[in-house]
Amino acid sequence: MTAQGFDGVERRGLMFVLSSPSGAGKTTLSRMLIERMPDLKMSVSATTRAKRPGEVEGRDYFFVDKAKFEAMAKQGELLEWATVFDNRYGTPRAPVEVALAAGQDVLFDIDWQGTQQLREKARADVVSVFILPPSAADLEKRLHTRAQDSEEVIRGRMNRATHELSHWAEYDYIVVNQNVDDAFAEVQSILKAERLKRERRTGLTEFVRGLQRQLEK
Ligand SMILES: Nc1nc2c(ncn2[C@@H]2O[C@H](COP(=O)(O)OP(=O)(O)O)[C@@H](O)[C@H]2O)c(=O)[nH]1
Ligand SMILES: Nc1ncnc2c1ncn2[C@@H]1O[C@H](COP(=O)(O)OP(=O)(O)O)[C@@H](O)[C@H]1O
Repeated sequence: MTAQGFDGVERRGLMFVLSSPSGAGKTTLSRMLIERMPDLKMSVSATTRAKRPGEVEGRDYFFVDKAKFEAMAKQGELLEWATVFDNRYGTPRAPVEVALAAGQDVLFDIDWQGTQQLREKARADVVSVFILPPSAADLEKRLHTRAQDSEEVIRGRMNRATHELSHWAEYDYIVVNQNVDDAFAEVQSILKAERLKRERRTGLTEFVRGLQRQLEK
């Protein structure tokens, strides 16, 4: 699980988690991160929920039926899973392990239940960010402007927002997504700083030894 840092010092890969009430902007911020940050790979979840217009199999989710999901869970193919809005969501284990082993960081758009499970498995390698909407009115407006869910589904998501919100204090960082470019800059700063954490930088001892050898010459 080592990556070559931009400055040549090896480090361990990390698991970068974004959670929020539905509609607060985590899909938008995730896409921006994947486009603009090198060595970051999106974890594509499996879900039993219906595909939304514009969603792509294998890019946004792996859309599976309930039986397939149960089989994946039973065979240990999922790193974590949870039930959200009556649907099942889970993280396929293999791609995460492959990415980390290849020295990449992995980005997760998962809920608080999944975040808890990842934390239990690998606390030191999990960095979690909770995204807050600026107001309830903004949240509702965003769910409507996304225009991909029925009125009934939107009501369900708004009702669930209170519950989802109650888990904010379990996260390492909190970002209010008012202006999307500002929120992106904040999330990007968190990732950049976490990549520099001493504990992750497994190559530091060797790097500093090299410096010392040069100084002794
Ligand atoms: N635990 C867990 N939660 C997931 C996973 N994939 C998606 N979710 C969460 O399920 C919730 C619903 O996702 P979705 O139906 O795409 O709606 P969204 O909230 O509008 O993006 C969100 O809170 C996601 O973060 C997963 O693999 N595991
Ligand atoms: N800062 C923002 N200001 C206004 N609209 C936003 C902002 N961030 C995201 N959106 C819009 O809000 C809707 C919901 O965002 P999305 O990223 O799908 O949220 P989530 O993945 O958390 O459910 C989308 O239509 C998105 O374009």
